[in-house]
Amino acid sequence: MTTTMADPKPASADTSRTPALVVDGVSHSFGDKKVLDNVSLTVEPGAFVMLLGLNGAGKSTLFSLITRLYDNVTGEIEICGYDVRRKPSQALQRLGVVFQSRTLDIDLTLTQNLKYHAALHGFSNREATERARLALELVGLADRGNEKVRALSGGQLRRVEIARSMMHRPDLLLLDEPTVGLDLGSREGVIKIVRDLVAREHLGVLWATHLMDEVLRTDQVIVLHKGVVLFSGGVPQLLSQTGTSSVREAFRAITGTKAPFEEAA
Ligand SMILES: Nc1ncnc2c1ncn2[C@@H]1O[C@H](COP(=O)(O)OP(=O)(O)OP(=O)(O)O)[C@@H](O)[C@H]1O
Repeated sequence: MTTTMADPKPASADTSRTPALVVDGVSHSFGDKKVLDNVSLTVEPGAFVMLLGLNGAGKSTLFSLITRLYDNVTGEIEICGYDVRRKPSQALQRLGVVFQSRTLDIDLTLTQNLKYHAALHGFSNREATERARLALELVGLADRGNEKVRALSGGQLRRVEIARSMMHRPDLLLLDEPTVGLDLGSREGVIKIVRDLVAREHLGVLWATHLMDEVLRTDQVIVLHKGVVLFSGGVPQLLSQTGTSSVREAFRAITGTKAPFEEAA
């Protein structure tokens, strides 16, 4: 499959060199509870970055700040060089998101769900139809467009959500625990689709998870623990720095946690 979305991206900074995402010195509190403390990270174009953290580490809060669900009052967040606070529409135009909770309308078809989303982005009906077709092709569901979403498996639902997040050709994709609750085969299918997109579309991806076995040796890793970034770098560096032989052991060493991690559902 050699699908490339038909329409050019909106005029932007030189996205081949500008980082897809820069988070710089971001903190966030709920009341007097600080849940993110001076968080900094970068996602380069074409990089698959694993944001590793246990439940409650602050991953979803960070995503809420990047997507502008919450206002970041401390620090800077830039998407493709656009500050999300000062240039929100330019920044968010380049962002695709797959949220932790399921957000498709199960009584609509796959295509209807995607076209509804495209309409929100201001695409004409004709353009929305074409983008929906291409997006479903990207995730291997080109022949299922006329089926109702309720007929899909959990893994297929996630793939439709990924297709939807790709419809406007973002440069940065955020996925918040996208494989939680999926069986092992579905998990592998979903992560492979996103890895293929990274390679083919040169997307920057920030993939939040607490499932350590999703990390490949070539990934960039950020360990977020209790709102603090404890490590940022490549897997070989993570292993050598901790003197361990697996990401799971390294995570335990860095965070001082002993609890076993959830594996495939
Ligand atoms: N709206 C809120 N009000 C108060 N506290 C919150 C709110 N949202 C999150 N928190 C707290 O902030 C901390 C970080 O939560 P967050 O959901 O960002 O973590 P997470 O790493 O995404 O974990 P999970 O996958 O379980 O959601 C937790 O202690 C959580 O209880």
